[in-house]
Amino acid sequence: MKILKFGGKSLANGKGIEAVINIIENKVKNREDITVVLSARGNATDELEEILDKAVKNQEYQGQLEAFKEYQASDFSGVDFTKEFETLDKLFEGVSLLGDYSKRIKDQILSQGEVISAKLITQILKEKNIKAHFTDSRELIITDGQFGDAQPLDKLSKENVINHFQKYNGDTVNIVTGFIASNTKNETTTLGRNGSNYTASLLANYLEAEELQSFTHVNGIYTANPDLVPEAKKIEKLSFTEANELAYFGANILHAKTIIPLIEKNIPLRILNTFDHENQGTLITGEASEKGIKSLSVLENVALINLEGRGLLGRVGVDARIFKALANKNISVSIISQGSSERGIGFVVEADKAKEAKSILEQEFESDFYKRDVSGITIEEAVSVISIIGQDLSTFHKPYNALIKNQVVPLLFNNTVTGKNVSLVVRKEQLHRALNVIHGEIFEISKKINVAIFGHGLVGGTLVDQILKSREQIESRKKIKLNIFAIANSSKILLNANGVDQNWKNDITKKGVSYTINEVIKFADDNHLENLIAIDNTASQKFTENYISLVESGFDLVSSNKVANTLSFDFYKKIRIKLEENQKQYLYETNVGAGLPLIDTIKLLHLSGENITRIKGVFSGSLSYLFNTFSVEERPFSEVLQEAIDKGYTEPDPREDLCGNDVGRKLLILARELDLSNEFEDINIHNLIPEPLRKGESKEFLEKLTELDKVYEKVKQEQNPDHVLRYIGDLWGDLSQEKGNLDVKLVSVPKSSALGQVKGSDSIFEIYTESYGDQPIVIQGAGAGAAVTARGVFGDILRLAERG
Ligand SMILES: NC(=O)C1=CN([C@@H]2O[C@H](COP(=O)(O)OP(=O)(O)OC[C@H]3O[C@@H](n4cnc5c(N)ncnc54)[C@H](O)[C@@H]3O)[C@@H](O)[C@H]2O)C=CC1
Ligand SMILES: N[C@@H](CC=O)C(=O)O
Repeated sequence: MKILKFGGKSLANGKGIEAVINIIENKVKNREDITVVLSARGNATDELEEILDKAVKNQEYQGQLEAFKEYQASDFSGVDFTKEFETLDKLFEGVSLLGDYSKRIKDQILSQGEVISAKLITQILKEKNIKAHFTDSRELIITDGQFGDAQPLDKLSKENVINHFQKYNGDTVNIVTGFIASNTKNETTTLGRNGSNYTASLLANYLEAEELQSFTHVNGIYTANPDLVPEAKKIEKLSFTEANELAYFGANILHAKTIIPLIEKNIPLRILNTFDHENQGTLITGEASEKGIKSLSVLENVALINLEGRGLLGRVGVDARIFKALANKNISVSIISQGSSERGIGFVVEADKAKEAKSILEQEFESDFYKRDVSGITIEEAVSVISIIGQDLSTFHKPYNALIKNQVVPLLFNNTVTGKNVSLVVRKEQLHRALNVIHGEIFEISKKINVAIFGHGLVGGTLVDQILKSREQIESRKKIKLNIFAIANSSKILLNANGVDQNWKNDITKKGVSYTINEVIKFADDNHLENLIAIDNTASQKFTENYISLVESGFDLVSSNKVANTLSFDFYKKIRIKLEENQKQYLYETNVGAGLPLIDTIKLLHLSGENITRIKGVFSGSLSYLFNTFSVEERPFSEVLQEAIDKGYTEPDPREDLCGNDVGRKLLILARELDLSNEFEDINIHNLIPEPLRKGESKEFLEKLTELDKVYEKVKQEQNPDHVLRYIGDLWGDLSQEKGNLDVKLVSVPKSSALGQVKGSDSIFEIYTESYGDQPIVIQGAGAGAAVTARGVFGDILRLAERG
């Protein structure tokens, strides 16, 4: 025989009922020997509890009760629920009059949900000519007298069940009420949380069933709750021991006690989806899985109680007093943490028991308060427990570090000494993010990196396209899932928690909305986005004002914009302090030499103690192109300059290149990498723009480019033979001092020299160090261009993603 158990969501009106009937009908047609155990339909149990709560407070409850009846009776005119509804009317009326109720009354009320459910399914099956028998489990399962959480008396119950099934066997399908039972005085009791599963597993045990199939609204047991962790994967098979751990730590499909009767008789349990017939579900058996499973389970609504006091130091029996006092009032404690000094003890209880627990302890420790041995008992409300099942401490640093990086600081954690489970208490508002971070880390299924891109011009736009093009490949190769949840320009933003797609340009035009940085931060928070990176692809100083808020809100930063690194040295230090405080990182490899690996090389050389004595070269890709071309071709300066602009080598305002600011910034960024504290004002810059063209809008300047032709034709002609023009940056002097010398200038160099041979838009950087002597390390290559720069920014994103 197979026991089929259906949960409340499976039995909801509409598709639910239809699906359940279909499953039973098919099994009967296939001549399978089945027994069906049912929960109450929909949210019946919760609704009855709510009505009870209103009735006891003498509030208006009748409306909700009528709605309950209407839902339960729905269109099923062939079923007579008069008895059940009258019972509910009477009981609620009594509770309302008395302003009180006992657990016994509550059990009588709640039991009606299962009775209604089983009566209904029995009748529908009968109407389909299936031999169904309504089986009231109160006649079978006999329990002790603990209302609300009764314990079955096995011997009696087993006898009843066997007798009943001898009477109703063969082609009769018994439709059994789950959850409810009766005590030896024939009073209704209930089996507590997950009671219907318990009924099903007791029947499976007594009848030595071949399998228990528990039909739910999900496809099985997942590595985490898929409603909270979209990346969660179904676990195909697990052992009873593992299931037990999951159940103990709050996996809401199972309760530990429901598994025990199955373990006893080695009966497999299959968790199935009522609504997905193809799915094989999760099979739980006595066999241990080879690798051991890992899964995350959650106790969502708990509170953390903290008892503190200097006088507790070394005192024997304090813990015993706490647990005894709580146990006397039936309050269970789930996670405990105690410092070695015994000055305090923290533990977790169910949220709705927290206040009661506090007052119980205040009574218990009244005299200790008086003697000042106990200084306070506090409740941290709205916390949740995440348990990582299958996790031992040897690799726990990985999820733990990832949590800290995502600004989730656990309030408490503990591990089981023998098993492989670690539990963490986190603030409830951070639960969603914490789960996703831990899940990504322990399963390495794919770590989701949530990216906000500010500036979608040449570089930013190319970056978005590069990411969208290669993200699948990156996910399969690196297990990194890049999700662009925001793309913004100076006025509008496109937000999508699930990530933008190839239509982003169109979408930002049509759906883009105005925004502030706080709204972006809130959006990330509201959508529980983890591993956040903000990318600055603007050239804006205004945008850099957002860096600190972003860092404080858990974003790492990547920037092609050079401004933040070249504002005052104070700001330069401030941002680094903030990064350190918030354990965030800031990468800006493209700030100097676009996609060339320059910053990292300089950083490493400097960090390793190599004395860098000078850095010199052509720092600007656009000006490199300009002078390389202009020096050897007989074309007007303005024409070549326009070409550099059109090729996307220049800054958004090309005067930033021509005036030397861009090279100056790059030089200053390198100087600061060497721990020099230079300011921008310290740079000697040769401005290439003649005085009269410096003022006004960029547009006006672009209209007057030809005015530059004469000036630079003259400069070109005045050179020595076989010389070419190069605009260079030079960092020199005693670089072990506080400040170095920074020069940006136009020079004429022999065509045959290293600088003279630079082609196209290449940059060249000569790095002189003590060990390398007169032979500098040379880094050369494309120094500008949207594609190479975007690639460099992409590299920084991946570096952050991999560092975790
Ligand atoms: N083009 C190149 O070869 C290289 C460029 N860079 C840097 O890349 C950055 C971007 O350059 P391009 O893409 O060429 O510029 P662009 O002018 O094409 O794009 C800039 C984008 O930033 C947006 N923006 C401006 N102010 C903003 C604000 N306050 N908030 C949000 N968005 C804002 C604009 O709307 C535009 O979408 C610049 O900082 C540049 O120095 C760095 C290395 C090489
Ligand atoms: N405008 C810059 C772009 C790279 O930083 C340049 O020309 O080098």
